[in-house]
Amino acid sequence: MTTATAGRDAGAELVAEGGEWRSPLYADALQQFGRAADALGLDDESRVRLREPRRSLTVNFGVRMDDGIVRSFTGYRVQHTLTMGPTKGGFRYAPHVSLGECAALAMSMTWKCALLRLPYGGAKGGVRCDPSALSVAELERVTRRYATELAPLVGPDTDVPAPDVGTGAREMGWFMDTISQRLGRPVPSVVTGKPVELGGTAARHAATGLGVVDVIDALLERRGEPLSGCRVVVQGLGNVGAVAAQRLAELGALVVGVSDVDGGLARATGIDVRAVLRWKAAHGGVDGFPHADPVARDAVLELPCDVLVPAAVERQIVAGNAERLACRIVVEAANGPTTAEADAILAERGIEVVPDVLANAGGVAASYFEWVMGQQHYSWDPDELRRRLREQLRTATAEVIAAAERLCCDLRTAAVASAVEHVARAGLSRGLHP
Ligand SMILES: NC(=O)C1=CN([C@@H]2O[C@H](COP(=O)(O)OP(=O)(O)OC[C@H]3O[C@@H](n4cnc5c(N)ncnc54)[C@H](OP(=O)(O)O)[C@@H]3O)[C@@H](O)[C@H]2O)C=CC1
Ligand SMILES: O=C(O)CCC(=O)C(=O)O
Repeated sequence: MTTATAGRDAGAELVAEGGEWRSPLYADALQQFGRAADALGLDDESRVRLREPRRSLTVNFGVRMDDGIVRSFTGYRVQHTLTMGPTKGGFRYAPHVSLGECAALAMSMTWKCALLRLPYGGAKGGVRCDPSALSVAELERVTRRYATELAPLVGPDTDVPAPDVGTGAREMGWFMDTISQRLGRPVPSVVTGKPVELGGTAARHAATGLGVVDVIDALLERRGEPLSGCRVVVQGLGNVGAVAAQRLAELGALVVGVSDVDGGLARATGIDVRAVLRWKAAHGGVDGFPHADPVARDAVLELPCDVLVPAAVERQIVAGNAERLACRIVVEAANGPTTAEADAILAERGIEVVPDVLANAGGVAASYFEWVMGQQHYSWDPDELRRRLREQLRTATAEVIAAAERLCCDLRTAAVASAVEHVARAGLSRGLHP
């Protein structure tokens, strides 16, 4: 069954009181938006328009499992704003995926794209499932059914998905193939983050993690602190965390703690990140790695360090542990890792938080280049792309710091405010507001 919900012009109260988007992550997203809107003195009409996603799609579909039994899956796609161009954002496979989670993350994608001045609105999607419990053949069937259900919404000029938690180039290849089969012609630009042979760019896979490091580097440089010797903890060793941890170590930072779903590791003199990743690849997790101390998974967040990089999933830094964090700076490589309550505690404690919409924007920036290359049937040199990405993130970091000084606010409010201002202006330019 497929149900679609068209966007409304009003309805803010409905959302605030818990409309169909209700979820803790969406409540956090609304609070962040509210603070940014207040800092800007944003008009009421823009507030109403921007606090609700424009479109959402919920799909339930059956997939035959390897044992012959048909299992039902639920998937979502939410598009936050259609003002500036196609919508853009990843789709994830995880047990906690919900409409409210996708709505929050779609809003966050709008701010991320606007901050980097990419010509997109935000979107996010996903299928509620545990990908580690599915065979490759089952994952392929799930992806193809999900793509078929989303076919009316997606396209190079309408909505362009990409990888997120639990998905990668392989899933993008299946998704692109399914849409191409439906249309009877290849449509590579319907997704980004796809395999290089299908028009993907080698730069995309590492772009989010490398971008996180570019942002850390730019921030420390402005504070007059070297990255070399800086003590870092990285939570999550997936696409984003593994790349970021490796790059930080290459640049001379001491990675003093890491974790994955199975557990955590600590070593005050620095962990050999490459060796941990080799161990994880061979044993399925970091547990048992012999050259660091085992620590409880969530205790990794509380290890003494200069920079804490949550790169796993949302809502990891919460009211219950924010008091115990022993870092100076949190750099949100993951989307939504800090709850609104925890944010307030960290601010009170003088711990600086570099928000997700800036810290992990390298991924969508690389996706933009891939999309442009696809539209133009032209390929740029990966080194040139990497240079441009680095420059883009350094510029965005400087802009957010400047906005925080101008608006006398924290970096998150400054980043979202800068983005909201851009999106609200775009709406005005189209005559959408009085
Ligand atoms: N992929 C991308 O390009 C982008 C991703 N992001 C965001 O970055 C974050 C990570 O995404 P990505 O790396 O792609 O996802 P992956 O699925 O590749 O990796 C997630 C990692 O987090 C680990 N993990 C999950 N839960 C916990 C936990 N409670 N404690 C410690 N580790 C945990 C997983 O462990 P294990 O390895 O054991 O499964 C895995 O290593 C997400 O918030 C995503 O939305 C943002 C921008 C772009
Ligand atoms: O690469 C993209 O298009 C989006 C990546 C994403 O989902 C994110 O930045 O959270």
